[in-house]
Amino acid sequence: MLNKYARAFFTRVLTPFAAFLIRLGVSPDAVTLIGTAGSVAGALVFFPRGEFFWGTITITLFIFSDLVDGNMARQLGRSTKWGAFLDSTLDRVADAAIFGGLAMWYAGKGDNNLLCAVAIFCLASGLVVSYTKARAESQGLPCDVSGLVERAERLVASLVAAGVAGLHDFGVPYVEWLLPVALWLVAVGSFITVLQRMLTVRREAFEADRVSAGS
Ligand SMILES: CCCCCCCC/C=C\CCCCCCCC(=O)OC[C@H](COP(=O)(O)O[C@@H]1[C@H](O)[C@H](OP(=O)(O)O)[C@@H](O)[C@H](O)[C@H]1O)OC(=O)CCCCCCC/C=C\CCCCCCCC
Ligand SMILES: Nc1ccn([C@@H]2O[C@H](COP(=O)(O)O)[C@@H](O)[C@H]2O)c(=O)n1
Ligand SMILES: [Mg+2]
Ligand SMILES: [Mg+2]
Repeated sequence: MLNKYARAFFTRVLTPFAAFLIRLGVSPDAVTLIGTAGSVAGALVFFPRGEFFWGTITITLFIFSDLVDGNMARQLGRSTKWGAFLDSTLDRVADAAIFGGLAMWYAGKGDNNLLCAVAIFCLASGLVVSYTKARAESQGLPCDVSGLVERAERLVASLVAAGVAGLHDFGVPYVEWLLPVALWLVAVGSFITVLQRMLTVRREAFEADRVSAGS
């Protein structure tokens, strides 16, 4: 849903910045790589220590590179297959670091095995959500459904919750419960999304097999 409705807005907002980077001679691939490195560093340095506010600020600063790199490629008229592969592959790396960092917190000082498991489930199910589409597309099937919780929803829910929960360190009361709630919602939503995509691809695969058997 966010991908559908928020993307146009962010494209408008980020286009001048993307144009500025192009004028500086920065390439889309460099933006993809630096954005991922910054997101991974923010997640793995701050989240395992329970520093959710600063972790979220750092990740947010870098993760918008995922909207800037494609924007630059389109402005340059150079949207490449390699760029698409690099972008999608490194998305998975950043996502793994974010939920991995949260799992490390709960496995350590956060001391909550159940929430550690939920964070790991978010990590794994998010990867499976993306894999369903990638594998279907590699077989020529469109996987023509977005599903309840795409990457943008997973990130916005988790990062907004982590950022606000992090305000607990600055004395704001009753905000720390937001992160567990968001993780549970992302876990359930991702599970539903996997089912939605699998059922869609199953229908598309049967239809494609039926057509090729008839021809
Ligand atoms: C009091 C202050 C507390 C601190 C608060 C901190 C606030 C900051 C919090 C959050 C900001 C989160 C920003 C997250 C931005 C995410 C942007 C992003 O990366 O979107 C990526 C997404 C998809 O891009 P791609 O096409 O490149 O990726 C594809 C996708 O990954 C597919 O995955 P799948 O969906 O299948 O799982 C793959 O299949 C495919 O391979 C891959 O190519 O881009 C979008 O969806 C575009 C829309 C982005 C919308 C971002 C909205 C951010 C909005 C608001 C944040 C508002 C924060 C307000 C905080 C207020 C707190 C009080
Ligand atoms: N280094 C890159 C990154 C992206 N692309 C192209 O942009 C598309 C993704 O657009 P986003 O707005 O989601 O970033 C991707 O499919 C590529 O076509 C690129 O060429 N090089
Ligand atoms: Mg991108
Ligand atoms: Mg991306």
